[in-house]
Amino acid sequence: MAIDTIIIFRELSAAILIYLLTHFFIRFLIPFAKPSHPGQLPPGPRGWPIIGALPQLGTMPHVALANMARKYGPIMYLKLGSSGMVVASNPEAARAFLKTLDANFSNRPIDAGPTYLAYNAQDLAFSDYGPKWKLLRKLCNLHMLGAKALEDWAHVRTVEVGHMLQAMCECSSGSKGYNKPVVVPEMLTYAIANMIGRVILSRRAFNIVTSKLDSSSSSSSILESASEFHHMVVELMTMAGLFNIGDFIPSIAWMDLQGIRRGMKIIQKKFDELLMRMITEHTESAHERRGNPDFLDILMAANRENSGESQLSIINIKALLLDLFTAGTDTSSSIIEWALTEMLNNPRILNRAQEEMDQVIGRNRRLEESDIPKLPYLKAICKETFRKHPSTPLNLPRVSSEACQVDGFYVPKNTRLIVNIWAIGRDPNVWENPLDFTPERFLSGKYANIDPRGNNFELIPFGAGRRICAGARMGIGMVEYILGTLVHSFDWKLPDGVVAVDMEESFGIALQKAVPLSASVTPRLLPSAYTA
Ligand code: HEM
Repeated sequence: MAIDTIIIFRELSAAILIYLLTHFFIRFLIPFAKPSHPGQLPPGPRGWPIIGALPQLGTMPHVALANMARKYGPIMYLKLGSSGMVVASNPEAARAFLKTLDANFSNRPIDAGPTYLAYNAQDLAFSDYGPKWKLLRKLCNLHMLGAKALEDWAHVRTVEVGHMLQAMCECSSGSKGYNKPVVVPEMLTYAIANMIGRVILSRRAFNIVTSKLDSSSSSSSILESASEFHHMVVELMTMAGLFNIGDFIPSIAWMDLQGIRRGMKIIQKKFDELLMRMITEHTESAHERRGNPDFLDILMAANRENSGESQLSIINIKALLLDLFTAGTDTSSSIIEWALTEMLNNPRILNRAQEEMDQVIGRNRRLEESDIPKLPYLKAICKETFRKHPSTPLNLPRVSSEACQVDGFYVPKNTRLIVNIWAIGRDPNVWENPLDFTPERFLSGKYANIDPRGNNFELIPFGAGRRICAGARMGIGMVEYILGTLVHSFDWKLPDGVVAVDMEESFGIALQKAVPLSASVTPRLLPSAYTA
């Protein structure tokens, strides 16, 4: 009896030990092991102990995730550190999350990016779907981004495109004709940031000169260098897109292993100084706008005069301005840059676009916004660029508020959602020869009338659902107008000695060209067409 008891005790101890070891192993050493859920998680890579699949994302996560989707399917689940991430990689999967489950995925994860770059998510892009978000979005629609507001400030876009054309003509009139190439993204930032600045602040905020202050220029400008501002925006957008280890393994966030938090704080400080300067100068000149308030006047009134949920703090205002200046410039500018790059590598497309414009507009004046509906080939080039080079390749992340089911799979609460817009645009099951740049695919057939504004999930460069891009209308309008003007106004040529433009991408929240496009331009219209 005593011997039996000893044996049972020994076996019980061994069983408990094995149970504890197994439990420890599963719980702490293999985070990719799937805990028991009320349903099956979507398939995905196994990943590594502790860090999960983080190393598999590499430096080009949109490409790595597209490759993984080929193996695991259009809905994947990845364990990243202690967090879960679900990835949608084809139109049906995107529709399931951004339409059917839109309400459940209407918030964004609040990690280092929104914390350090967006004033603790006090902005429009990262605040929770709630009263403050609704107020910010309503004010933007009403005064800046909606159809009526866009109509009201059409003249600002015309004048700013004129300033950009003049600056480009100056580059082209070097003594040796083509010898002074234009750095395209800097010119684009100059034009777009000034358009946004004039609507918000009633004044031009950026100058084409590279020195910080240009004493020779008019006093009605804050005169940040457009080139310097462009580099600040690219830095912010790149950092905001990085997968920060500390976001996925919070216990080691303090170590800031990749230096991302430190970098974010430095760039945020630079932007904060610029925004404070804008707000201070704007407040000092308030008397000049009495009876004719601009967007910042309206925001400041919501700070002074409102209370409760309809009040905006100064932090909300700075965070919103930061959203508008960064999300507004970098995205549209990268689409235009990629479109010109594709055309420089495919002169047939450039020539066809110019022929269309010469027929509709002629060569005596430059393109006006009212010409655009008569330029189907230009519109097709824009859609083809949205497809092949979406400026926000992985959308902005969302997060599930509750556990849910999708396509028979279980998705837990607090799962991060990534929609791989880049992979959807290159899906061979949707697009014929997806790696070719063929605007003609949008001129006739199945996709002739496709709308890129979140209704057709084959083409969703602006995302979809209730968190769809707040500036989609303005983005499409600016891309069509500025790209059309550049193509119509100039002949384009690669700098001497360059045979083809390189197509390498650099990953961030916005997808940049790794090497900024530089090209030589020659005016092709009457000189009077290039005035501001
Ligand atoms: C070609 C140009 C643009 C592209 C491709 C683009 C793309 C996007 C995408 C993919 C999102 C995330 C949508 C989602 O979660 O489903 C977004 C959000 C946003 N975009 Fe844009 N964008 C562009 C232009 C602009 C412009 C011009 C502005 C404003 C001046 C702007 C302001 C915003 C804001 C504020 C959000 C956050 C919306 C929210 O969370 O409610 N964007 N954009």
